Amino acid sequence: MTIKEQGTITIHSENIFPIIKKSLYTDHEIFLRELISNAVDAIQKLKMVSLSGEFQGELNEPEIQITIDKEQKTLSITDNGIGMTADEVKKYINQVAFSSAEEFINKYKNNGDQQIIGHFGLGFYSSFMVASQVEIDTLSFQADAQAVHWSCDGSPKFQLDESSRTGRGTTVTLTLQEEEQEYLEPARIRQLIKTYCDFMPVPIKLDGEVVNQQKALWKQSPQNLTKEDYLEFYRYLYPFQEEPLLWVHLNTDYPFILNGILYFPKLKPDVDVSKGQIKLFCNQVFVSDHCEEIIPKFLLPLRGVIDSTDIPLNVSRSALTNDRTVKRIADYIAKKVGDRLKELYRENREEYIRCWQDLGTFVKFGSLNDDKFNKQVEDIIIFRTTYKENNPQPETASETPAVQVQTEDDAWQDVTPATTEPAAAKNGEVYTTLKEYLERNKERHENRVFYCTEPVTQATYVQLHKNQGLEVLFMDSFIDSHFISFLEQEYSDVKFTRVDSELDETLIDKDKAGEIVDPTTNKTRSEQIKELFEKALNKPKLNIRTEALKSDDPQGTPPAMVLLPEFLRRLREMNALMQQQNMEFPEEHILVVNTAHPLIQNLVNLNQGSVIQGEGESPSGQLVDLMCHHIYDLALMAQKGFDAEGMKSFVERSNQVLTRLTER
Ligand SMILES: Nc1ncnc2c1ncn2[C@@H]1O[C@H](COP(=O)(O)OP(=O)(O)OP(=O)(O)O)[C@@H](O)[C@H]1O
Repeated sequence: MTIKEQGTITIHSENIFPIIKKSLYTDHEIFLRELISNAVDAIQKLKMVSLSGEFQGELNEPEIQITIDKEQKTLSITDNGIGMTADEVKKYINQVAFSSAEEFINKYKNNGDQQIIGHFGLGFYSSFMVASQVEIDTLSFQADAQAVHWSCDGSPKFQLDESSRTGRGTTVTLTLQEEEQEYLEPARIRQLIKTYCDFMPVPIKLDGEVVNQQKALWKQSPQNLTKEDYLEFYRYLYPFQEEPLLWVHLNTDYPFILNGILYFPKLKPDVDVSKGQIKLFCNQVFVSDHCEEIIPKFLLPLRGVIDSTDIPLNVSRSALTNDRTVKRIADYIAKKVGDRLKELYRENREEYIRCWQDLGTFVKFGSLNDDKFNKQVEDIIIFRTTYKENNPQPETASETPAVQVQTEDDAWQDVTPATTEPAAAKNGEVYTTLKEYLERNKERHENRVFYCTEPVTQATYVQLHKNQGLEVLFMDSFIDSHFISFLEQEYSDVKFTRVDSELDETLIDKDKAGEIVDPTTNKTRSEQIKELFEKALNKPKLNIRTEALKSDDPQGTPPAMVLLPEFLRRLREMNALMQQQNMEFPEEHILVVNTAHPLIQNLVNLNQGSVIQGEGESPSGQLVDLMCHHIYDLALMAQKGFDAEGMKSFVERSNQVLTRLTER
């Protein structure tokens, strides 16, 4: 039989190739992925016919070769796969390939600007985006097959001849168009193979050298992989990055097929978390590294690979977001991530705490955004606590064993520990869950949480609580202010009080309050002190309160503190947020003067001494005034720090006070 045939491919649009080219004006490079995918398929098909016994010849080592001929301006892709007979070329190339080309055009000619993930599976005809002529030289595996040569210049006309080829398999040769000469550069081709075909399971050679690494770790069974395998793969995908904290291996084939490995990286403040870094594959072929539509938003900081043949890849990105399977896949991924975190919490608390510093924000963000995820992780959200920190707390605050009901068949419950004893990190920091905190403190302050948002500026207040055995939680990451509001909705009976917003009853020594010190006026010491400060500061909006703060050592408590009621602060914070400004510290705050502090007591004595003096303000009286200002400034400084003006007058006054004192 001799083959010599010229024909016209039956398609309905006369000249489809310019349209294809235009529709995909940014994605021309994907032709190589499509041709190499066909070559891999051809090799796998040969393996199948060999397994079924249909082919009994020598399989040879499977391989794909890419050859560049700069003089002829050709690029060819050769496989040693199944090959095609003349009839198959007519059927698969002239009919199948071209009818799908036509289908593509009908679908996209009017909306070429739609964003589509990776234009996947466009197939053989995508080669006409870059080639002015495409030739196929192929020999089928079938016994007595005759090699054939097919060529087409992009018009619907093709030519089919006999070929002198002797080796089984197929070579597709593209004569590149003038404006597509970049594909004659080995470096460019190497880069494309690395990007799209790195994990395809057949060696791909360029200039005799294998370019792709072939092994797709995510397709392997997790049981056969070691920690080092996962780390090595991470380093390969994201070179020069810090080691990941932990990872999740996804592996399911029902109700959809999904494989993948997701890593939790160390979150850096400068990383743009709205941009995904997860790579999307379809059957080991790279599709895109933007899969924001598939991954739940809060999981975007994760890295790694997902691979699924069930994600529709030739629909617009917006359609993808609404696809049912994609939604189910997103839910599945979120659930697996939650499971992994719980597993770590259960099995290695110390490691969990170490990771928490990086994962915490991400888990809280997930809880805020995804109800199901929140339910899953609510019992493993932890906060740093002052419990037992540095100095053990008094006996009264000792451990109250929690009564946690656990049912054996409920795997979700099993992360809750049997005691309320919080876990400690390597550096001695102690972490606890909210439930543990509430349970542990229910006798002292039921449904009440004391928290600190800035460990440095609020240190005095934290210390005061600690001294009295009140446990404080640190809610000091940037997401915590939202998270506290969220927790208040979730735990509607619980009141959250920032350490600097009010003084808990337990911090005040009520017995000392009513002591009368001036029999002539019948004034208590408290009243005297209040008047002293009111006169000296002369700030009508400032609410001055006098209290004796409880302490074994009054020097250990502050002489005065500034409080800003919780509701007032939040209102201000919200306003500031809406106007995108920093919160101005309101004038209507509270100044608590600690009547038990020796400094305040000395001040009263000094003031009494000054009264005896005659006309005008005595030097002692002036010093008392200065000291009141100074004490107030110190209290403000502990609460919010100073602006430039405040700092200037603080320093000036400090110098005045010191001068006065040294004069005496
Ligand atoms: N290198 C090859 N060796 C053997 N047959 C091939 C080769 N390339 C293409 N074919 C045949 O041509 C057909 C059409 O290829 P084309 O790439 O257009 O579509 P496809 O591979 O079937 O699907 P997809 O859209 O996923 O690429 C293939 O199904 C295959 O039968």
